[in-house]
Amino acid sequence: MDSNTKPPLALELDNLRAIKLLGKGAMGTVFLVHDNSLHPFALKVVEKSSLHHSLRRARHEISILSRLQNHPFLSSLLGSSENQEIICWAIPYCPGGDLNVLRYRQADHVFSPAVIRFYLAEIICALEHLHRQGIVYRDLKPENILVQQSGHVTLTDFDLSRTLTPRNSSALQSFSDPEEEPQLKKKGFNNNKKGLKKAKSARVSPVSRRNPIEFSSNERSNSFVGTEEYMAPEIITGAGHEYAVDWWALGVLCYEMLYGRTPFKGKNRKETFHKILAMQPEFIGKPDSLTDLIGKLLEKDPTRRLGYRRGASEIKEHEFFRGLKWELLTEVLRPPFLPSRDETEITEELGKGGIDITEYFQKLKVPPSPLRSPSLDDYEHSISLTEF
Ligand SMILES: Nc1ncnc2c1ncn2[C@@H]1O[C@H](COP(=O)(O)OP(=O)(O)OP(=O)(O)O)[C@@H](O)[C@H]1O
Repeated sequence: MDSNTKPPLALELDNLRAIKLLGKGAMGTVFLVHDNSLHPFALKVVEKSSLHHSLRRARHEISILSRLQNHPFLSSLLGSSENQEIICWAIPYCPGGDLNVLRYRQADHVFSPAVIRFYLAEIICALEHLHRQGIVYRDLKPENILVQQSGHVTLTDFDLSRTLTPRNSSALQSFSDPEEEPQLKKKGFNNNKKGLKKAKSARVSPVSRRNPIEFSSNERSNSFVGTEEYMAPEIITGAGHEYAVDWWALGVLCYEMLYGRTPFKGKNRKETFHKILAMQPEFIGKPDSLTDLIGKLLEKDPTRRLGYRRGASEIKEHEFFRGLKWELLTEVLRPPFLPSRDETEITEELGKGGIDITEYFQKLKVPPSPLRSPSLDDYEHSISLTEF
């Protein structure tokens, strides 16, 4: 452990009381927890009995997080714990919500090029660090980019990420994950022309992404594992995939931040996949350095995609980032949007006694009484979308 690494939090599950529910994903439930001696932190809790290999994915996420200490734009593991029913881990709390929520709060639901430049730069640094550690993220999308109290961003949700096996040729690498199923092949998307070892494709959500403002309190875009609109062509064809899938997703993200929609969205999954494989992104207005960058990231052949040869440095050198002082990004004191401090709310909620986490999951198992609405209502507070 280096001198900057904090010792892991000793999480005593029976004593933990959550202040409120922050959100629910396909795998876990995330609470805001305040341990008196510490700043508030986010606690992700997974029920061991839940479906979708959740326990395995949870352990995987914990192991990835434990390797990510001290990066300014990546979540890190503060501590973890488990009992017979649940496994949980603590990560820093990001009070600013995610980039999807933030985008929907902008006029026309888009960010200006200056804001895009700021967020992209931080995301590129985060991906660069992951790739240097041999980790492919594979789930880049606005919902997984959270805004810290400082206004800087954090990538979160690593259950889909994978560590690469050593490179043994110039060919794209494949992942070996018994959990992943070659579902797309069944659907006729196998296009393994290069004779590369077939990568098993990530399963994707059957639920499409929606306006987060329309969500009920704890609902979110339900990314089962990966979001189809963000999938790179080589994942769909099963042609073998590696770090370049993250650069493709960066192109999709950038397009969505600029135009308020993703570039290849179809009426259904089949049409979306067809567009990803066969159509070029449509740009509106005069071409500029931002559209040029997007076009180069959305190159269908991964070996010709920006970032394939020299990783993040190739992207950092692009014209769109000219003049940006990469080493000073963390010093920016006024990022585009700053969450307001919600300490009053935290103190008030703490005064009410908070949520007993073990009890929360026990109550969910009790069948609802015919006279009463489901017990979930006992606890679910609305997600507070911090005003900027
Ligand atoms: N550190 C955090 N600070 C604040 N909110 C958070 C934090 N981590 C997660 N959340 C919220 O909790 C919700 C669920 O988190 P997360 O996406 O990590 O769960 P998941 O089960 O892995 O989801 P997925 O469906 O993407 O696999 C998200 O909507 C996010 O807004």
